[in-house]
Amino acid sequence: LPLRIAPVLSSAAQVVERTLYVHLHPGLNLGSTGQARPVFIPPVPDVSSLISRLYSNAADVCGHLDVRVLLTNFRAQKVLTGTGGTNNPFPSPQTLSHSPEVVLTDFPLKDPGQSSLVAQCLKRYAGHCYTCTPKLASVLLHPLLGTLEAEKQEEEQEKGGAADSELLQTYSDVVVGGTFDRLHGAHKTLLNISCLLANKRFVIGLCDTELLKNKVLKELIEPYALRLERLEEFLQDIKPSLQYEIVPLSEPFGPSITDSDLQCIVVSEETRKGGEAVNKKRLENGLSELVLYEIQVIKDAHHSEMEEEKISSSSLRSRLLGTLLRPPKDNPYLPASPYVIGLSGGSGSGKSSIARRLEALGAVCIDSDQLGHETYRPGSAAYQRVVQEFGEDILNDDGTINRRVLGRKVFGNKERLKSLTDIVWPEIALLVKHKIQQAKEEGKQVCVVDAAVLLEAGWTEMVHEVWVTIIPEEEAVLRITARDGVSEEDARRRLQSQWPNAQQVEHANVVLCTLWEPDVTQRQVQKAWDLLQKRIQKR
Ligand SMILES: CC(=O)SCCNC(=O)CCNC(=O)[C@H](O)C(C)(C)COP(=O)(O)OP(=O)(O)OC[C@H]1O[C@@H](n2cnc3c(N)ncnc32)[C@H](O)[C@@H]1OP(=O)(O)O
Repeated sequence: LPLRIAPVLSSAAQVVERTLYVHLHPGLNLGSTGQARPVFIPPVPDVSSLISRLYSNAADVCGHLDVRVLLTNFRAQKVLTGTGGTNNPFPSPQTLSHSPEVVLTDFPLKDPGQSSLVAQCLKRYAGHCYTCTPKLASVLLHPLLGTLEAEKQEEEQEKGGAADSELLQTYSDVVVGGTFDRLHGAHKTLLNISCLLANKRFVIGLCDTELLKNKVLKELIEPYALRLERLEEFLQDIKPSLQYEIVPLSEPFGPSITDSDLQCIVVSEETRKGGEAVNKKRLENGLSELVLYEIQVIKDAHHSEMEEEKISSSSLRSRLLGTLLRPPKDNPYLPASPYVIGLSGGSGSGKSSIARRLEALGAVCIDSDQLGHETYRPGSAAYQRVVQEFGEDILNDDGTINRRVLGRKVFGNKERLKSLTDIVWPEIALLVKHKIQQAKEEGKQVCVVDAAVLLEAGWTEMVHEVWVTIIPEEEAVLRITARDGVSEEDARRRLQSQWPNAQQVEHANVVLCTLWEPDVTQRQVQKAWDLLQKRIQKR
């Protein structure tokens, strides 16, 4: 069976668009006139390696599909024969969160004339197990199994002829912990194997905000409620008979060190140490140690040089940089051309370097900071009002406004900052609109409005899309102090005058991050630009 997985998944991926449920029934005979019935399959150790392999192959050959291995028909119970119905895992069809529209099989036909009988038999079998759509279609897959022989030899060598007829040890109460951001193959393997090991209750500690503070690109982690919803849906599909308890984790241990009913904790090579720490704490708390069940880390065949080898949520998050995270809202009052990108981001986030890269790719860049400085020119409309509002001590000897002094008066003081921006934002906005009009007249396609506080100023009405650059606060402070020669305190005050990264990301169509080497930033910008061109062409 393991050897058939990749070819079967590849051919299934040609038929399926979204969710691929996998129901395992080795030896199922769909070619006889007798009814094919589901039976209980004992969870032998091979099943757990098969599950890992399935998700790891799925990541390689059909990464766009949401694959879920169903476990209702797995049970350690001895098969009772002749007692009528006790050996039926599906007394009534199980309802899945997405009703199957098509049922696929890799059952090999003995001759082509058999196909309609097999298709009928397959549909009946599927309908017996799961609630399917009334017009359930059936497809007989013909996976290309060409290289199976060679692989088979390899497989046998790997196994070294180990006997695996013994049942997998199972437990009444099993626990795991994690962030479960953007549920991927490695998470699903962990969850599936835990469900296989658990007979009664499965406790999941789900990391909450406090535990995510140091994660890479934490702003792109899905909100707790969404992660919870996805977990619940997945678990309900794969083994509805289990009792699930998903609890928020605000510290690393959660219920694992206080729940006396727990028997087993599922860990990976990387989290084994955490599992051992749990046991130490349990002993201190007078509780019995948990069995540590270790699963193998799944390799990510598509990982880049920069990324970790294993499938990881942080790699998945970094791949989101430069892509369209949420579609832009259509604004009927905005002229279609030029297409205007509002580029925002906290101080020190590398916004201006991104603007320059976009300029090199063909965009017209409008620097709002610079335009802001122009509004302070003596004789301008804003000049008088600013001096009136903030006093003559903001003036240099030559009568020009000393922006450094003005900055100290407003950063860290919400009311003063508002008084200033109430005066200058409308003026800057006029200048920005003028520049956009100029670009239009010159037939330019894309304008980038580089504006540090675009969202705070409510300028989203002026742009087609919002792009946001983010950087961890500590890195921003280092950059600001080095670049602008201001104190750490002043840098923090400036940052506190702006929306935090997470709030900006909530409003962003595209997010970029300049934390790594310049060529990594360049690749993000190129990706964002290429995808933007496609969007503009579509319009
Ligand atoms: C909607 C917009 O984004 S318009 C562009 C931003 N300009 C404004 O909001 C106008 C008000 N601000 C100002 O006039 C000036 O920033 C002053 C006078 C307060 C300080 O001037 P300077 O010392 O020359 O600093 P400068 O203008 O270069 O800005 C320094 C940093 O302050 C931040 N900043 C600017 N305005 C604001 C503001 N209103 N709120 C919070 N932070 C701001 C910027 O992010 C900038 O950092 P960055 O270049 O790393 O992005």
